[in-house]
Amino acid sequence: MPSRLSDAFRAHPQQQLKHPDFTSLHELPDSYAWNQRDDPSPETFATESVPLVDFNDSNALQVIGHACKTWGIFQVTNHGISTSLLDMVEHTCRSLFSLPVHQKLKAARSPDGVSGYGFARISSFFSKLMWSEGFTIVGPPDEHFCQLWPQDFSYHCDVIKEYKEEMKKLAGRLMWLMLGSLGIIAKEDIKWAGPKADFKEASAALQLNYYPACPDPDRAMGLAPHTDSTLLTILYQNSTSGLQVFKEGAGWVAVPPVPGGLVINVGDLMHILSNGSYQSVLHRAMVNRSHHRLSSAYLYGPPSTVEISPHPKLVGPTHPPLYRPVTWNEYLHTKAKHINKALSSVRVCVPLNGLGDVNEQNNSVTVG
Ligand SMILES: C=C1C[C@]23C[C@H]1CC[C@H]2[C@@]12CCC[C@@](C)(C(=O)O1)[C@H]2[C@@H]3C(=O)O
Ligand SMILES: O=C(O)CCC(=O)C(=O)O
Ligand SMILES: [Fe+2]
Repeated sequence: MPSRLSDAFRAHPQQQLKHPDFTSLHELPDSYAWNQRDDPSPETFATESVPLVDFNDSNALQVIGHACKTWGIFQVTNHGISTSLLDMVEHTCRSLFSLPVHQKLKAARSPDGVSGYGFARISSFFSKLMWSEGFTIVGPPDEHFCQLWPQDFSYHCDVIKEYKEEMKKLAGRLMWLMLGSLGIIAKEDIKWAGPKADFKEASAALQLNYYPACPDPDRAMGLAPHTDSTLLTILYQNSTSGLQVFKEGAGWVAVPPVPGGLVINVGDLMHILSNGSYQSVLHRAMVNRSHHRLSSAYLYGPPSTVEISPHPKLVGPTHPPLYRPVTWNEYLHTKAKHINKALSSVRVCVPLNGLGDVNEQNNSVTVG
């Protein structure tokens, strides 16, 4: 088993598909036309909205706990990440995706690699193509950025490095808030958090997403329904809406951009760690006729060789562990093979209520 996140997909090389120049397309090619009837549920008119948490609010811990249990996602404001840094990241994304196709392809993700330009990893599970471009960054961005911007790559590298550092600190704070709500409060409760309890050894990937304006948005799909394999994900979206989450009983619910806000979602590893108390959330990105959309997802997890299992504080005679221990690398391997079955494949015990995992039921793989 490879020990670094960047080696996670060595055993599952992915054929690299080539994007067209989106700006030259005035009609949706058939290969991009999704049959919406295969969606997990018909679009409903949602009356509920994703919880919004103010970090300065004294209730933040309770609101976060409740949001993780009932939604698996929430938005935060007053999170301490400056607007100017978010603006700089947005500018770097814009500059990257507006480079000519041949230039972006110089930094194409290699078939067995994790970093670089290309389609999202999950695209190989779907028969239709997604109306988006992605750039994945694991480790320092220098090598790829040097290929993209031979002149001013160091500016963009600095932006991304600072962003990753700030995201790491915020993710550590979020970890203690999310775990705190479950009664996991002592430093010793999570050994891999390290002596300063700052999760210094955590691993992460940064996924930059670009969704060009689309001539036929109702039939296109920006990013297909998926859960993140992470502990948690911090998503920044620009002012164009598009993110939707699936909520049992409500259907697909839009997550509208909140000025200065960040979206936090529960990933599969947190689902496991919380022994199913916190649900990893199924989400997707839709596209827009007149506006392009940018997002950046900070995908946060444990050091890649640390085993994550239901926390001992959450298991007992009446609460058996529902999942076996798994490292992030092993989990990514499993997910690369069976996108929607990864969580159930590490399950050891059927929950008392007999319900399956949300992503197992809803993640339709055959489309079009
Ligand atoms: C560390 C990660 C997490 C990855 C794989 C690898 C690098 C890129 C991440 C994403 C980003 C886009 C959605 C996703 C589903 C995808 O296709 O690539 C994510 C996936 C996961 O969360 O499983
Ligand atoms: O663009 C979005 O809103 C969603 C992105 C996402 O889900 C991801 O990168 O994992
Ligand atoms: Fe995601």
